[in-house]
Amino acid sequence: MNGRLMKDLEELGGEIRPASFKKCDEIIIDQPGFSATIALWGGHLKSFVPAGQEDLLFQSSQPGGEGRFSRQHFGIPVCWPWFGAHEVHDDYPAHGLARYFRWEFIEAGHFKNGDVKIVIRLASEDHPLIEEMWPQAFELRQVFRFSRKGFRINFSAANLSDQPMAVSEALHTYFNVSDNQTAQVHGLDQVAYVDKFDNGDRKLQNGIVTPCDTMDRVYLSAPETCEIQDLGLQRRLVIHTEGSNSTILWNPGAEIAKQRTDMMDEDFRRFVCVEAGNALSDAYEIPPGGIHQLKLKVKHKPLLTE
Ligand SMILES: O=P(O)(O)OC[C@H]1O[C@@H](O)[C@H](O)[C@@H](O)[C@@H]1O
Repeated sequence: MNGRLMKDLEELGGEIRPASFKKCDEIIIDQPGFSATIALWGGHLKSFVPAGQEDLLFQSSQPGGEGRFSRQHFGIPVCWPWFGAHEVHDDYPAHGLARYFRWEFIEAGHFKNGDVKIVIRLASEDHPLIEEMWPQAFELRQVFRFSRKGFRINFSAANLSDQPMAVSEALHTYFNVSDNQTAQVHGLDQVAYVDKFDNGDRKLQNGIVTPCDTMDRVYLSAPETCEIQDLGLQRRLVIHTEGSNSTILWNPGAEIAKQRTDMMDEDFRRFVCVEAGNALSDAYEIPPGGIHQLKLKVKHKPLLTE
């Protein structure tokens, strides 16, 4: 990293710290209104803590394994360029490759209104293993925008090849909730979804989603806005997306959580994944030379109950 970038980061109250996760650096921004951590491994926004509040994002204490494709569960993994299992190679990891490589930190600064800006990048040419797994050239960027009200991610994917690029994807947000049994997801009423825990049956959402337990659902042609209401933390997390047609809700529930070696048995009680993406029939193609942007905005607000 060059000296100029380091200086720009310091001016934001930021620093780079070596982290134990994959022995890869993290960018930490510590400001009066919030603190944020970006793990360069996988380009994860790992944590966003507004002043005086709990993290908006879940952190598992299970450290995951040592191999490249092992996972620790926290923050917002980037699932790209395939969502779910790879269609041809069953030895490739589920949910693409972007979360398994080191991203490059390329910019730190401010937006005009004073919000903090951090930019990271991953290009196929950076890692021979990426080129082996995905022969079409690409460049990914994530522009993070932080303020005391919340965060935004502008994820963009450029197809640098001369062929159309078939993509399915998600910003796989692990939201931190006080209890998945009482957490509620609002905003999906009357939206059709594919129930992956029920043989991929198509169903229609009726009302709010609660409890957020043992569910693996892809809501297709989903609205741009939904929200989590957390009675225990007395807060609302308002989620707004652009360039995302699918909203994926996932929580493994007790039985699957117990079977998984990369999760603590009780982890599932403290998160709800509400993912912005394009999956199943919402998958699409980026034309040669084209760019697709997937935007996620999350604001925290108090839950006003009587
Ligand atoms: O790869 P992770 O972070 O463990 O998440 C796995 C889950 O991610 C969800 O997005 C999928 O819909 C589930 O089918 C899958 O099991």
